[in-house]
Amino acid sequence: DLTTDRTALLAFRSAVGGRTFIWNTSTTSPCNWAGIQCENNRVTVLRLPASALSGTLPMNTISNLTRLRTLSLRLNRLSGPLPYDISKCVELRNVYIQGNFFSGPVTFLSGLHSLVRLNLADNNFSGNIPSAFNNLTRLRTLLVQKNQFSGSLPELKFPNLEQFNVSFNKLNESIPRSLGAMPVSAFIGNSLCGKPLNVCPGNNMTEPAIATAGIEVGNSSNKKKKLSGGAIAGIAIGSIAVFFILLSILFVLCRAKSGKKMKSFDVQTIKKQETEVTEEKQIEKPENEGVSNGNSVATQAVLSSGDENWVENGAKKLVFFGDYNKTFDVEDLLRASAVVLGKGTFGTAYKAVLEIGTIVAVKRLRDVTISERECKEKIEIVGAMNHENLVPLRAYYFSKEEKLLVFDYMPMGSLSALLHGSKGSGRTPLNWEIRSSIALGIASGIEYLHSQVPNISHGNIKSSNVLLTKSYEARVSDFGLANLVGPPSSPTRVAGYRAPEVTDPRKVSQKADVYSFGVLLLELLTGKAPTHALLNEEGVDLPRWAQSVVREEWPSEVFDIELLRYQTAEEEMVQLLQLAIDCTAQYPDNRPSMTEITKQIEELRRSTSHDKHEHSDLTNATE
Ligand SMILES: Nc1ncnc2c1ncn2[C@@H]1O[C@H](COP(=O)(O)OP(=O)(O)OP(=O)(O)O)[C@@H](O)[C@H]1O
Repeated sequence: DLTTDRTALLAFRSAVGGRTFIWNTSTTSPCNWAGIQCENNRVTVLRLPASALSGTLPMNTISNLTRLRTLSLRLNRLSGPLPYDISKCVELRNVYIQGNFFSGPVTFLSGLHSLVRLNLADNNFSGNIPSAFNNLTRLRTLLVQKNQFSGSLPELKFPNLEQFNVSFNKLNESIPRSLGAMPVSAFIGNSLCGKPLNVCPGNNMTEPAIATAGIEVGNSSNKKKKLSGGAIAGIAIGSIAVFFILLSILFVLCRAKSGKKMKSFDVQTIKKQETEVTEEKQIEKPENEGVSNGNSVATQAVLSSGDENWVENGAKKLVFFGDYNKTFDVEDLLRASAVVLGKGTFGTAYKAVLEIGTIVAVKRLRDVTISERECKEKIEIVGAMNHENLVPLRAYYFSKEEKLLVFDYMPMGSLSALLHGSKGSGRTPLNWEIRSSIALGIASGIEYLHSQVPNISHGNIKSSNVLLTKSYEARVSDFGLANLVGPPSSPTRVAGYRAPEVTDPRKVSQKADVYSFGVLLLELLTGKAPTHALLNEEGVDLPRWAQSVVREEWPSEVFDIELLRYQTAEEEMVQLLQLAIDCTAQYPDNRPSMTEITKQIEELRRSTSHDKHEHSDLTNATE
């Protein structure tokens, strides 16, 4: 059983992924394929995605799999009629066979009452879209675009339908009322008419609409024809007037703003900025304490430490690392205007804008419990780290009263804010390509860390410690700081990322980092924030939830709704999900190393981009 036998599943995956899989028509049981061992023929998931399978399938094999729940043959080169024998697999919930050359009518669905997802897109299926689809009352996805289906669309009523697409077929006549609420894109490339496309001939004087890719343009130009000259002139004058009003408002605003800029130390502006940042951060870190007033880093320090000698302490020097451009000293830093970014386990982080224009992130460590020498040694180790996926520590300042760390400022903020920040505020959802490259970046950063000093670990891997550059490259932050300060007084968000064997947050291992990384992967895939019972927050224990869903059902149930549109990447997502589950194994020894993880992510990204190319080449060739 591939869903419970991990070894068999891994063997099967690597065989298929590595393209060494040979379809042997003489074998009748998939348990014999690629050396897989299984008992009682109880295969529930059969996935042969994006591999080099071609020709027709020996379908008697599949029809033997009467416990099959998922059949995925996407992006192969299979052809011929899809044998109706799968109608014996009455437990089938998911059928993904898009991107092949299957042809002939669809006659294999009648008994599949459990079907939830049906994706037949990008094939050569023909004939009518059967009204027998209506028996599939649990259907949530019906994708049959880019086939040769003809005739009229039957009245289809699916109470739970979420995704529907019949575009680019040879369908004609009117769209049934039950489908009128679907988007235009679901119907284009046919000769259909009626809502949401143009009105059908006979219903009014407009011409029958030929649904083409340019349907929306066609529609609007038709409508425009009906507008009188006066109306058009009115609209044009109105638009110009609105444009000029907006322009004037913009001009006034710009002038007002530049007026403020002249007084570079306008406290109100800083305060306002800070409030905005604070609000933003509070979404991410509700446990943040109230942040202090906007002001310079120095003033912040004096305010909170009550240290009258702060400026004298400033006589000490900033210690820079590597060949970083030493264009500022500690006085510049202390004079810089500062905005609180957030309060973390080790202290408060500020964004500091230096007078010379450089922007840096400054972390004020609090509760440093170790000796100065030891502390400096540890900071020196952090400063020596040099990897494109780590936030570089540029300098530090150490005095009895103040310990400051100066990092590069990461303009896009944290992954946590991007994934869970308020969705209505113009936040662009992270697409799949970015998410998988972030996953790879984080893995590479941690792998580098683990390779630098024997047994070194990060100890605090979580999405708020992954910062992003303008081009969304991931940079891991907060490494090497775990041993500088005392334990947090209250449970923090890190609890949801903590491996079960970790009882003292300061005693972590590389395998505990792997666990936290696994949770982070799950967060990227599901869009859900991990939480812990201790925090009494709403949320999910991500590893347990993901494992249970994968055991029970098909993993696509788990993915972030924002990822559902990337159907061609589902295979990659499933593989990453599997990796996340491996990383969050209960026993540390069962977790892969960061080196293995990085390799796997690189491979799965490479193989899918290769498959995409191969498949689009193939599609182009056949078109
Ligand atoms: N170099 C940086 N560039 C931009 N923003 C940063 C930088 N470093 C930290 N931040 C932001 O400042 C906030 C506080 O960061 P900090 O690392 O102090 O705490 P945390 O990551 O929230 O919690 P913890 O200390 O437990 O890791 C976070 O929201 C983070 O996104």
